[in-house]
This record gives sequence, structure tokens and C-alpha cells, in this order.
Amino acid sequence: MATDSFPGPEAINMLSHLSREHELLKKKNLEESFEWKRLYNEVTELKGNIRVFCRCRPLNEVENGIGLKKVVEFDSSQDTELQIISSDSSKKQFKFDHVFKPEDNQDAVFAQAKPFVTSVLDGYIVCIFAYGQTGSGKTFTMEGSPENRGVNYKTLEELFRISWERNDIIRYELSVSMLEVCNEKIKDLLVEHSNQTSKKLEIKQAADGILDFPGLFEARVHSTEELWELLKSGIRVGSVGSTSANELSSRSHCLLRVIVMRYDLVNEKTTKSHLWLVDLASRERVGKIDVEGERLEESQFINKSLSALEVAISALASKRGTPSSPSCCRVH
Ligand SMILES: Nc1ncnc2c1ncn2[C@@H]1O[C@H](COP(=O)(O)OP(=O)(O)OP(=O)(O)O)[C@@H](O)[C@H]1O
Repeated sequence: MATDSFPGPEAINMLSHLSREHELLKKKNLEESFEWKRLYNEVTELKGNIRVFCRCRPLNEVENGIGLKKVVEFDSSQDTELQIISSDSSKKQFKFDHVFKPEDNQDAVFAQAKPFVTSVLDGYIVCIFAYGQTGSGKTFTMEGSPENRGVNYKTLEELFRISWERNDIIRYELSVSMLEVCNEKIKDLLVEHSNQTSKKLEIKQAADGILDFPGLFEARVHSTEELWELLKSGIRVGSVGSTSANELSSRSHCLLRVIVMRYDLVNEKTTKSHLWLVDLASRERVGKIDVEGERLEESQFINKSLSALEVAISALASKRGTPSSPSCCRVH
């Protein structure tokens, strides 16, 4: 009978010593990681819970073809300021947390959004949204294309990467929902993946203060590939129209919600956080853009909802609560 496959008393002693060492090392790593996390979130808060970035896209072929001139000037030594040149050649300066120039690519934009991913995985509620005039590049920035992925894809990829990296100490479960707000109606863009039929959705405030949409489908996702397939199907279902200013104009607010369930193996606590990635419909100067009938009504709804958003953001910025913006809602 072969006995050398059973460890002797010395080997058992050594194994238990190694196991104790491993436990101590794991505890030390955990303590360091929590300290790092605390400092990281302190820095994030100091930088401000609301950040505003401005991205200027390059002029396209049509705009160049008809000889349109650039009306934005950048200071090469400052990446937080730009100047708008008016028709009388006077200049007006605007300041942001960061300004992206026409030559800045999708990676440069994502580099600024990346730190928020860590915040979501640490239990914060984060919302990243693109706001701007029709054709200014909101969908390009958020969605991008398969060759030129935007903030949505890169953020979700990073979310998965960090959650796997932390697997030793924290277990994450990620689910996504995708919805569209068009003419003040909420549509579930992933309903075809559920066993339900499309139904009217409403916004409710849950007991914990977080906004919820009872009945909205939540798809559990395990990888970026799986998630991307889901998003593509949601995008197909979304509404697209056209204005004279942009041929493929988004006529609705498109919202992607990632629900992050976080189980902390150290303190055995479960927390839930949300990441919102939003491509807003564009505010339109109805008098200047050739819209009529149904499109005109849509534009009026869009403008009204964007005005409400402005009120909510101003209230958050001045740290006041408004009836429509729960004070627990934290926007980075
Ligand atoms: N940074 C950029 N670099 C190159 N092309 C860009 C950039 N931003 C936008 N574009 C191009 O400009 C066009 C309009 O962009 P996009 O559709 O993203 O605008 P939008 O703000 O979402 O418009 P709408 O609100 O009408 O839907 C698209 O063809 C897009 O590929």
C-alpha cells in the first residue's frame, strides 16, 4: 500500500502554519484595500459630487463643405476652459471640470469617467449623462460604434474588470435595465427578453428613497459580451426620428441602469447601488429647427423635461433638496 500520498505530522504542522500565514496576509490586504477605498472616496467627494465636462466634436464633411467656421477656441495650457466667439467677434469664456477638444478620442473621454466606476462598486449611486443640442455628439459619446466604443461600453467593461479583480473579498451581481422616455411615456426596451408583454411603467420612490420603475425588466448579466448583445437589442427597439439638423436624431431620453448587488465577504453586508448611463434627447430651439406636427409635440415634451432636469441639478449643486429630487440621490 502506498503511504507516501498521506502527509505526516510535520507536513500537517507546516500546512496549518502556512494557512495561518495566508489568513493574516489576506486580512492585511483587506485592511489596506479598505483604507485605500476610504481615501479614494474622500478625494472623489473633494473633487465634487457633480462634475460637468464639455466635449466639442470636429466639424463634419458637410459643415466643412459649406464653409462653416469654428466658433470655439481652446487655450492649449488649460483643459478646463473654452471661449465662444460671437458674430460680433466678442469672446465669452466658459469653465468646466474638463474640456475635450475635437481631436480628443473616446479613450480620453472615458479616462475622466473611469473613476466613477470604482464609486459604483463601492456602493455609491452614479449617473453619467450626455446633454446637448441635436447633432452635437451625445450618442457618439455614450454609445459610440463597434470600432469606436463610447462611455457606456467602456464603463461596463471596467465594471466587470474591477468586480472580478475584487472577487476574493467582494462578490458582485450585475443586472441591467434599459428604458426610454418618449412623450412622457416610459418604455421598457428589454421587455422582449422577459416573459412579459409591454406594459405602462411608472416611476415610484422606494422605501430607501431610490427611484424605481416597478415591472421594469432586470436582466442578470455575467460578461461584457452578454451585456453588449442585450444593449444592441435595446437600441434597436428605441425611437429614432429626424430633424433638419440631424438625420438620425434620438427623439427620446435613453436610460441604461446597471444594478450592482455587492456582498462584502468581510463584514457580511449586502448593499445595492445603481449606475445610470443616460443619452438625453436634445433640446431644440423649436422656432429655428424645421419640426412640425408630432415632432413639434415631441420637442415640447423634451424641452419641458430638460427644464425639469436643470432645476433638479441646480438644487443638487446648491445642496438643496427639491420635491422631485430625493436628497439621497447622489449624482457624480
Ligand atoms: N467626437 C466626434 N468625432 C467624430 N464624429 C463625431 C463626434 N461626435 C459626433 N460625431 C458624429 O456627428 C454626428 C452626430 O452625432 P450624434 O448622433 O452622436 O449626435 P446627438 O447629439 O446624439 O444628436 P441627437 O440628439 O439629434 O440624437 C454623428 O454622425 C456622429 O458620428
